[in-house]
Amino acid sequence: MTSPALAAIAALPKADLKSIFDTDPDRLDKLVLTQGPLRFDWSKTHLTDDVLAGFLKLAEDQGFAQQRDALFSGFAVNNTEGRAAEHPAERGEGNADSVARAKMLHGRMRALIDAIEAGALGDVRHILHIGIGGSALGPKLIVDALDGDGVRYDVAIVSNVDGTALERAIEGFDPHATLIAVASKTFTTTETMLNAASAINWLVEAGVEDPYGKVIALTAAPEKAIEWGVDETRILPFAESVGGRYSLWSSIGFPAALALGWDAFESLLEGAAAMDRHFRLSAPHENAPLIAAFTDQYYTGVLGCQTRALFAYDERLALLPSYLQQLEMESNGKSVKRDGSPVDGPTAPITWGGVGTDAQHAVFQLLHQGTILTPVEFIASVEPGNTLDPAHHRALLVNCFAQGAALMRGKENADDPARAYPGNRPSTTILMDDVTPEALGALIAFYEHRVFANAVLMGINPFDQFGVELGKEIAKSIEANGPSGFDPSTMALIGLALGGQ
Ligand SMILES: O=P(O)(O)OC[C@H]1O[C@](O)(CO)[C@@H](O)[C@@H]1O
Repeated sequence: MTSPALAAIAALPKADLKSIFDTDPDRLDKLVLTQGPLRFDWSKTHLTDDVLAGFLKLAEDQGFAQQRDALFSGFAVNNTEGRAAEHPAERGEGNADSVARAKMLHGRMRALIDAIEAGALGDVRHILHIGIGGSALGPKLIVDALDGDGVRYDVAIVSNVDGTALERAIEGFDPHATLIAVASKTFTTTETMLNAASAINWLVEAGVEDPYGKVIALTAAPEKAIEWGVDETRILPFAESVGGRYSLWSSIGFPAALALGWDAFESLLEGAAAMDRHFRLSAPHENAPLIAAFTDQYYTGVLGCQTRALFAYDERLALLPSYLQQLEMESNGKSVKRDGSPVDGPTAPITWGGVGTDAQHAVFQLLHQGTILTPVEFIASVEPGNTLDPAHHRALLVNCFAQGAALMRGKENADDPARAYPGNRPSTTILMDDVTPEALGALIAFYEHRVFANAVLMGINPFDQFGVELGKEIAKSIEANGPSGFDPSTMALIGLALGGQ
């Protein structure tokens, strides 16, 4: 078990959701919070007054307010790498020097977009964005959610080293009218550099005279991009202190800014900045990211839930679950505290999910009647993303709300247990006014700060990711030295699949 405060919460009586509502008529006033274009409803979770009080005590014990101030002040909150975490500065919320630097770099980004629009790089109709992880998932989510593909430019975002990904992406692209954005914070990631080299070959084979002249580099390592062959005037740097999975606000967001237009990108930043101010200035008991972190700590830390499920009841947010998987699991999937000592209890759950209403026909059986308690999060929008008969959007929202009600209420059936629903299954609902750049920026910033708040409550560093290195090292070793020295299974697999290669 973890800290005394969490142990005290665990010792509280476990109330049933229905009885919580019966005994707490003011529940909606306390657990529904509207912040800008977002409405958060935690009333169908097990946060009672006592549980909330316990977590507010834990936040105080963990120095939440001080650590939050350190984040916004640009202190080295990423203690194992001796770095700040300055994604808030990208949207104007941080220390003055970092904000000024971010504004200058955004100025370069906008100037390059204006130059492209003016024809400086020739005829550009397609954008081929090459990156992986935080250098791809953010731009992909933004372009998809805000419908940036095909309106002004065709956008393809390629991440997998599997050549099929790149081959499919460039199908139908005119190499003479394609701009290649190589997105890599380090400008060394194997998959990205191999895809980028193949994209250059594609241009060369098509007779493009100056292939490197068609390349933009989005990176925190400009010197490496110059070494690779990108002209300095087409490099869009961003700060080393902006983490990969927190970087869509920086030049990594270039394809979104180009495809959607600068005004839309600025609205995205402004929406996130408003959520930054909410997080930085709100008292703990009315602080949306912190309250959400309390629910995460309750289900994972107190009840031992090993996963959390998130369903976007809006096709425009279909990529949100996969974006949040990296943000949450690469940030808090840790086993040691900030000082290197072992954690006291569970840290990040497995984030998974999908899009509604599809998920109702795939995974909701387990969520309603399975043996694994899984806290569910619904995200929906009041405004539809289409102009079809309103019956579509009505059905979408009615189903979203019905699922939350059913999870909570359950259904008794003494005569036929197979048709009984245990109920008392928690859910959170986040309702957006609409899926606009401002609302999407606010939503993503909410999740970033929720991750940070969880890390503070658990005493861990959410900004490093040493766990991704060993696999890469072994892959490089196999590439360089062949299969020798590994376990029999690995050596057999390499031999079978790669033969003598
Ligand atoms: O942007 P880069 O340096 O190519 O890294 C890509 C991704 O690889 C990781 O370093 C490890 O998965 C992520 O944190 C990062 O977003």
